[in-house]
Amino acid sequence: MAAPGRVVLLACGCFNPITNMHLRLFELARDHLEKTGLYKVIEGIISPAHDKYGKKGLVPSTDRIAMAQLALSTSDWVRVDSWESEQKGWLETAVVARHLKRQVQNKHGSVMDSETDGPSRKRRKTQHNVNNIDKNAGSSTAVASGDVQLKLLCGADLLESFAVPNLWRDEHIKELVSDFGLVVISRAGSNPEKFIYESDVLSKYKNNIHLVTEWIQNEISATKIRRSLRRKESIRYLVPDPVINYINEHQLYQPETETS
Ligand SMILES: Nc1ncnc2c1ncn2[C@@H]1O[C@H](COP(=O)(O)OP(=O)(O)OP(=O)(O)O)[C@@H](O)[C@H]1O
Ligand SMILES: O=C(O)c1ccc[n+]([C@@H]2O[C@H](COP(=O)([O-])O)[C@@H](O)[C@H]2O)c1
Repeated sequence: MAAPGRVVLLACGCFNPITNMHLRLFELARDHLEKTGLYKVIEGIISPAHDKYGKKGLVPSTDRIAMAQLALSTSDWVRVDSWESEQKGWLETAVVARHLKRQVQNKHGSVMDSETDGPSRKRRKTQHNVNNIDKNAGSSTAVASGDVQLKLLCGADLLESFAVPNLWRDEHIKELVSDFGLVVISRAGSNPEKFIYESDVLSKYKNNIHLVTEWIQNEISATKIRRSLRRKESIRYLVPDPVINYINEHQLYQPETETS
């Protein structure tokens, strides 16, 4: 049996603020992929959206990144990446994913360690090899052990936002599902199986979409956390303690900063 293919999970979102559920997405996805025996998850990346994404009530990315870093201080495999938020303007998710895919391939490399080369003659794969991996990504079968894949990790609501008119480019949806692959966590009120069935492009590449059911259902959302904060209600155990301390110290999500 082939060695498991190495996977890096990328979650894009506002993280306004990061919640315990955001952290849990990574654990659920890693368990699910590794139980198939086909994948080894080697890293998780949280990429907070640019300030110019312009969603109502979005606090500065410097704060959202600081909170995510505090939340991840005890994780030995998930990290925050600030590249997206440091660009001149908001970037589409496919563009962010392309950048981070190059970054992880440079970082983790595609190190060959063939029997003929012997362990002392490890060499990095060429860009030619890396491009071939991208072309083959539509298949759900594990790739060679040296290859690193980047998969987009999201909740079912993000998947369903693909159907919002004029929100996502069709070519980006195809690229994300065919060249990258999705790991989708179920969310109350969503029906990802039906959504995939009703989409031609998602059905075509359904082998590259991993659906993960969160059996321990909860409805934690950043929207509800902000609402509780505006109302001076406790958010303890929904958000990591160091993040709560940061919010209090920096007086984020106060009643006057958001009204709905
Ligand atoms: N409770 C949840 N269950 C499943 N996925 C979730 C949950 N909360 C967040 N996510 C996912 O986390 C990712 C980042 O989400 P985002 O920062 O937009 O959080 P959110 O809680 O949905 O935010 P908001 O309420 O501000 O819209 C998205 O893919 C989203 O679907
Ligand atoms: O790439 C796109 O076209 C695109 C369109 C809409 C949303 N996104 C991304 O989806 C993520 C979640 O957005 P939202 O509005 O559900 O919080 C966030 O990272 C956005 O940058 C991306």
